[in-house]
Amino acid sequence: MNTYLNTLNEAQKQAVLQKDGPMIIIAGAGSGKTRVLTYRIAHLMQQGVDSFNILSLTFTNKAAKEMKARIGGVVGDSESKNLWMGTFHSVFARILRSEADKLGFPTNFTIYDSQDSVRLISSIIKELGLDKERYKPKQILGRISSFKNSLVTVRAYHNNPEYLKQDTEASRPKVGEIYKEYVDRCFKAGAMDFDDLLLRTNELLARFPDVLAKYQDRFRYIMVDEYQDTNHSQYIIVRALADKFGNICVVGDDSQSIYSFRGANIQNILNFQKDYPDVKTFKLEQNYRSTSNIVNAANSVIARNKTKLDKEVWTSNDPGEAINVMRTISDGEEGRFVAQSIWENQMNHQLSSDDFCVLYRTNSQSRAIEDALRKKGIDYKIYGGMSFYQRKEIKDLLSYLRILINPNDEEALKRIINYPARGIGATTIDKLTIAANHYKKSIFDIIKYIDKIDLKINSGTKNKLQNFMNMMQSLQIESQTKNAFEIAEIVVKKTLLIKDLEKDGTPEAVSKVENVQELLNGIKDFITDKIEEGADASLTTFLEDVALATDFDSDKEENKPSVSLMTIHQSKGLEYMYVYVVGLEENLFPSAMSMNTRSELEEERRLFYVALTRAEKVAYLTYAQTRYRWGKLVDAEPSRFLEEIDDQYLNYITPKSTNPSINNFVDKSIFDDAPKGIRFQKPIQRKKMERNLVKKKEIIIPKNLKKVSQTSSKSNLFDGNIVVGNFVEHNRFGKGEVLALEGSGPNKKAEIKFGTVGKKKLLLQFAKLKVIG
Ligand SMILES: Nc1ncnc2c1ncn2[C@@H]1O[C@H](COP(=O)(O)OP(=O)(O)OP(=O)(O)O)[C@@H](O)[C@H]1O
Ligand SMILES: [Mg+2]
Repeated sequence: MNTYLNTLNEAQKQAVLQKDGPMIIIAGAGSGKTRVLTYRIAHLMQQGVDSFNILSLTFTNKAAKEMKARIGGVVGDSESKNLWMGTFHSVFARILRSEADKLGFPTNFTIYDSQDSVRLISSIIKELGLDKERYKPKQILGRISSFKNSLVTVRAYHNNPEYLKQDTEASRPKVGEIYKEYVDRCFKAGAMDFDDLLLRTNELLARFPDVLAKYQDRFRYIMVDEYQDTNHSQYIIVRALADKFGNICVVGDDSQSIYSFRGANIQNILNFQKDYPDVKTFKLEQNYRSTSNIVNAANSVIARNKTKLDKEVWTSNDPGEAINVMRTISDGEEGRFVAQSIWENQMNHQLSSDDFCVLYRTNSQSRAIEDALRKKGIDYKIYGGMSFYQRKEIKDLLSYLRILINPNDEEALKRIINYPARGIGATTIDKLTIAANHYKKSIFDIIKYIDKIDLKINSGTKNKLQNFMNMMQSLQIESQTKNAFEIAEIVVKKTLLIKDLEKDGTPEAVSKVENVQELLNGIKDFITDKIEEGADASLTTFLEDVALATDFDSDKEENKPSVSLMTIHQSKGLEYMYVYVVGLEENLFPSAMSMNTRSELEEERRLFYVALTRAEKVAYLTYAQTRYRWGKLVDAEPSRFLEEIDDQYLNYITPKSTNPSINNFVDKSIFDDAPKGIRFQKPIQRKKMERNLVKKKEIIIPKNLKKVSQTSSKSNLFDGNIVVGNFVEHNRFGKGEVLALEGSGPNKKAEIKFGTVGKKKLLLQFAKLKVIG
């Protein structure tokens, strides 16, 4: 018997040994689905199946790479190299590269990314004389994308009056025309968008029986991981390819279907059983990944979903630690807790950063976590995305701020001179650049004196340049008297930086708006810190800080151990020893945008199931009592998912709140002077409120520090009677020794040597120090 077969349980072995015919493996998280798929491929090859005849479709290319490496371990790398493995998009792009000419495309066709597609759709909308407000390019692209993924071609659209009816009801009767024009233009340009890679593959296989036969013969064994998240277009491709030999093995978990917003269809699992009446069904029930507390907790939550297939998940693993639940006062504090806890767990258990992962519902939540990790010097990587300060919308806003400090900053200026669009084109920018070089001045100066130099720029464009200059100069004047946060807020408003995005309404635009809001929150946290330290809170120091943060990003070595940060959507199929799921608050997770129907809510619950089941040993669930969202400080309530977990599996680090809302003890009048629309609180007020909360409720101390707090509760001081030689504890910097004191009254400062960050001078009135010895 082959040794790898001995590492499988009986049910897994059966699935690996089942060689021919259609089969489906439906099983819960961590039960070895991916492992079975991997060994199944290795086993097929051991049985003499040629690696060229095997196709395996994975959810990410990274998963494919890992799988290939494992198979290589069994059959040898030279053999596994020939396997066709990858995502649907990458595999079928490869096929289209050699077949696209049959469809009238050049084989070196371009692949449009979503930005290219949006640009093309925008110009079509303009050419057709349609209203951009009604026909929002990204929304139209979304609609076209869903047509393509459901195989509704332009012809199918026009043949079925139902589509026109839908679009007319949505006040966008011209969608069909845009769709046709878009497809024609892509075709003329020799370009395919992402959805075309699937749609055109379908077209290829449907129209050319010889091509279909060729790939049917080639891919005699087909495997699909994460089958629950395939869309209709993918489903049809797989069905066509497997039609001749019927050797198709799909693997999935209906409880982990989380991509319906992109057209994934959970019904594909059910359809599979109808399409192949002789299908062999395998169930894997034993979870090998997680402790029994985690498995049972996850089961207790997903049991609440009505739509699901019947299956069990159990484990023989130890109960392990209970799942830790942590409440923090604010999102900033949540980030600091996570960083501190990761650091302590690493130290206490001798772990590598690779063993840790932080999961969040929305992209913008990474900011607070990243900032806290960076402050603690813990390396991290953002999985499947960019780190916060690298994101386009963040760089745009930062560019405006950079120019206010240094108008000669050419890169920053070029970035935003026509963003948001104000009709200053590339030719104009070129003319300005040439003039700037010629006169040895900055572009900014050239624009300032645009009336005095003849650059052959027409008066309309000149006007636009002057408007831009007027805006920048008035911002510059304001920046001299305002702090970093106030000026950033004004920039966002005056430049209309997020106005367009806000109107757009697509998930990507929503995420960008959230990111911009989050940068403002970050700036606020920054000045609060600086004021607490009695240090400079100017825009210049903030930008310096960010520059260092970005440097930290570029410093990262590829393979250095680091904490993984990602959205839950990205985390499918992965596993980590320690998992932190943050932001467990109503309207954030479950998301406010997904609570309108039962099916949306059930998808959010599946997402939570995915998040929790990534953890092998220890899981932390955290939530904040207040969080800035949509520009407002909101009182957050704990997520219903926390309530849904059976209490026996939980360990409340902070006591379970009986009344989660803090409405009752926060004086709301502090918001009264906030401007309408964006209601940001003044940083100091927010900090004061946090301090009040700390006093009134309980002091938040990580579990392993509890002992310290008990012995120190009598001498618990937030300001005042500190003397040189005292040992104190700071919320973020941890424990330290007081080296010196200076000043008096509100200006009294202490110089403290912290174990974590070294020496710091802190203003006592803000520092929230506790004397611990
Ligand atoms: N029979 C087994 N003996 C020991 N470990 C196993 C066994 N089967 C699976 N595992 C381990 O359990 C973990 C989960 O396996 P795998 O990732 O294949 O599960 P999965 O069902 O694909 O999970 P998910 O639903 O999250 O994608 C992996 O670390 C895997 O190596
Ligand atoms: Mg898997």
